[in-house]
Amino acid sequence: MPSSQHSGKATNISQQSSRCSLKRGKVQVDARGAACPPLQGSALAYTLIGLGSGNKGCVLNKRVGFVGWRGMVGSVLMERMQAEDDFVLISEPVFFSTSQAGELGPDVGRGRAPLRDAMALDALAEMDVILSCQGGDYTKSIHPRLRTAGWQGYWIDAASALRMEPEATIVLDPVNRPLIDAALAAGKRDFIGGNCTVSLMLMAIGGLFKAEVVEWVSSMTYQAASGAGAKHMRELLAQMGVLHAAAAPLLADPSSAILEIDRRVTEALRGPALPTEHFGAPLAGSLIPWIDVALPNGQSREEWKGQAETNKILGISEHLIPVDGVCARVGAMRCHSQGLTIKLKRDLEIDEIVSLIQAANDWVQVVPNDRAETLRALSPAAVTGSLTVAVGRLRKMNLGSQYLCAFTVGDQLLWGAAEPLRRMLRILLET
Ligand SMILES: NC(=O)C1=CN([C@@H]2O[C@H](COP(=O)(O)OP(=O)(O)OC[C@H]3O[C@@H](n4cnc5c(N)ncnc54)[C@H](OP(=O)(O)O)[C@@H]3O)[C@@H](O)[C@H]2O)C=CC1
Ligand SMILES: N[C@@H](CC(=O)OP(=O)(O)O)C(=O)O
Repeated sequence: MPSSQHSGKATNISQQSSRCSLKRGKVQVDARGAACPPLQGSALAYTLIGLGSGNKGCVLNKRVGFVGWRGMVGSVLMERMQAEDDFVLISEPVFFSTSQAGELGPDVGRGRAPLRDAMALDALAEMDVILSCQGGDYTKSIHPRLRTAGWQGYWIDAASALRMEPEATIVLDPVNRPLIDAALAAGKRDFIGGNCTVSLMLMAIGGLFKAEVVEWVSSMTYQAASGAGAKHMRELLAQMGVLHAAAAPLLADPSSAILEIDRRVTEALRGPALPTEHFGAPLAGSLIPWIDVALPNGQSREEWKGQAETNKILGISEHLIPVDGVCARVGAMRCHSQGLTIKLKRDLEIDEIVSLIQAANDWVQVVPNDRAETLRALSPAAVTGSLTVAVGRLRKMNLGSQYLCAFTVGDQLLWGAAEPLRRMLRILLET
């Protein structure tokens, strides 16, 4: 499993770092006796320790500030970081909050310390890396002020606010690690997670993009409630409860008429007892074919991100690959699904397509195009909570031999949100 492979890697790193110690204000020597230069900027007080700058496996101790760690995306991030032993690599994890400063933060293996104020620029500026899952408003408020004040640290973010900024790199390292490495080499310091639907689509069919066989993609999405936030997940379940309650007495009687059950459910679906405060419409027993705000061209902003972010992640700035479709919210909890129509540049055999897709990364799993396998492995129920990105229903379409059909499912809180950020932090910690 990819996860255990990573755990193995983490163990090695932690063994390396256990040979090191963090010293304030002194020049350290590396494991081979060479002097390591003091760090610049916000890391002034610390020294480079471990195996020496520029060596593979060098562990650079960093102060990492976490903002938004107790939200939904942040909690998934914390779980993954603990599972992969990432905190072993961090000399000083510092937890911030916009609302709970002074209260005790989480214990990630070093005991609990008081939370720092996430609005305090001076406290944030002490960090070498800030990882935020707090949301776009926070980013827009804090990031420019930190940069204007001269902060040179790395900013890693789940929010979309900075994604399309020229200075920002959208991170999805199994797909665009060379782009990330080039950005680091060029001194770039803003690394932003992609939109969940885009990241999951690229994790699923990244092999086809890599082989440069994609002319265009149409993505019809089936997006989970979690993409809208924790309150929306609760509202979906509350709606399900109201609908079930409306039909429960008749459901208990096997001889009751199905049309009467349907009538009562429809009445409840349209009635005042159904909570719709967050979605603005029924989702349980229905769907909502609109996500995010409207743009002048008729797209929703979620649909606009498909092309804009896909091309930016792939490093394409001219002759963009067209990506478009309709984004819809459905009653899944945390897995986004997408039905893809892919126009290939040339007629490839299905076996070759499967090989390209499967070879692209350790997490994509091609599901054979048969009914039993599809029901077993290609659904939110099968994929939720795992790093697997399933892709199936692969077949040529009646539209022509260069038109490929695919269906993909992935956990939008993992590869869609937390995991690319966790891995970007890891890249910084290991470089
Ligand atoms: N939801 C998603 O699927 C995706 C979200 N994102 C981005 O991540 C951002 C955060 O999303 P999400 O994690 O869903 O946001 P949440 O609403 O779950 O959490 C955001 C913040 O709300 C505060 N908060 C207030 N009350 C609570 C509570 N009871 N439990 C936990 N936190 C609470 C916390 O900040 P504090 O400690 O400061 O009070 C927390 O960090 C989004 O704005 C978006 O930009 C990106 C990709 C996908
Ligand atoms: N908009 C996505 C979730 C999300 O937060 O996207 P973004 O990171 O692009 O704002 C959804 O609703 O499913």
